[in-house]
Amino acid sequence: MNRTPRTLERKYPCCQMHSQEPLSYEDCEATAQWLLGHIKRQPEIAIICGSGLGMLAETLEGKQTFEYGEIPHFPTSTVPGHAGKLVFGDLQGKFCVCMKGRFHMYEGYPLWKVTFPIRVFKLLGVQVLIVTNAAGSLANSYCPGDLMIIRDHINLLGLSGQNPLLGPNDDRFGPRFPPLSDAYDKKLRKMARDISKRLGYSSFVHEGVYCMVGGPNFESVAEARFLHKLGADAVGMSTAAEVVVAKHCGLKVFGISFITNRVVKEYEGEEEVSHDGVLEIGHMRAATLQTLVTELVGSIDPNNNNLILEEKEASL
Ligand SMILES: O=P(O)(O)O[C@@H]1C[C@H](O)[C@@H](CO)O1
Ligand code: HPA
Repeated sequence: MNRTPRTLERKYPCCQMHSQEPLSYEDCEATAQWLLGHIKRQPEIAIICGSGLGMLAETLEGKQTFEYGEIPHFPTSTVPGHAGKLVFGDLQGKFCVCMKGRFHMYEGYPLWKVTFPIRVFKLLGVQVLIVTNAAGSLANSYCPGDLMIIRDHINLLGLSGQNPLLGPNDDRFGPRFPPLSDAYDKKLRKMARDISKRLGYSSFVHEGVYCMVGGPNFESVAEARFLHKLGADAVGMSTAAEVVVAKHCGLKVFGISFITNRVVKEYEGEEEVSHDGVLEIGHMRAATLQTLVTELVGSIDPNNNNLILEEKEASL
């Protein structure tokens, strides 16, 4: 049979799980160098577009798009709603890189592979990472279509020993024991709250705790009640692992969840969650998330330690 290993990997991403060692600093550098050889300048801000939220990448000006399959060492997306493209371009005058689709552990990828792009972004020169996701609400006051600025996360996988930083630590990326108590940047959260107020979004923009689970099944009622009692306001199958790696390598992080469904917490209810439902709500209300993220990017000065563009400071 005439199949290259790359084709096999693409067809069966789970083959990579046990057959490969984590990618090294040099592998990340090779990917970054390949990309730098194809793009016009270094990006300052990276944006990960969650399920059904990839349209944001289409709003970049002067776009340059790469299929994940053509980028050295990049995994490929296998989930509907995740196009599998890396898009570079200008948003509000900032040169950005958008992941139109991310990787999840339930696709069969080990967490070091799920988070590989984050380290590449760091080596490309990115300073700020914006992560978005689709999530189910546990908080009773959240409704489908609402947004949740992520104040903090519960990395359920990390707590149980599935961490992207497992294995030997390469100090060139970051320290062995990175602190996570300030994972989601305070200033960026305040900027997003102020922008929400200005846009008239306050009634549906919350701030809360995101819990990452492994998926791919949606939660049982007992699991949903357990996560809510733990202090989670929303639950999803991504993000926390990416944020761990981003903080490890010194990126500033802003995270926001798009609430696509209520997680079923009652045995008597008729509701059932589905990925199609998640995508449908994503398409219906994604414009609000796009507007908020776009305004936030416009207000960020990635090269100022304070992060806020001086001319915008007064209007916030
Ligand atoms: O990539 P995200 O976290 O937005 O995707 C969410 C979680 C699952 O992958 C999927 C469930 O519908 O959406
Ligand atoms: N649970 C887990 N992940 C999700 C959900 C959910 O209810 N909705 C979107 N992603």
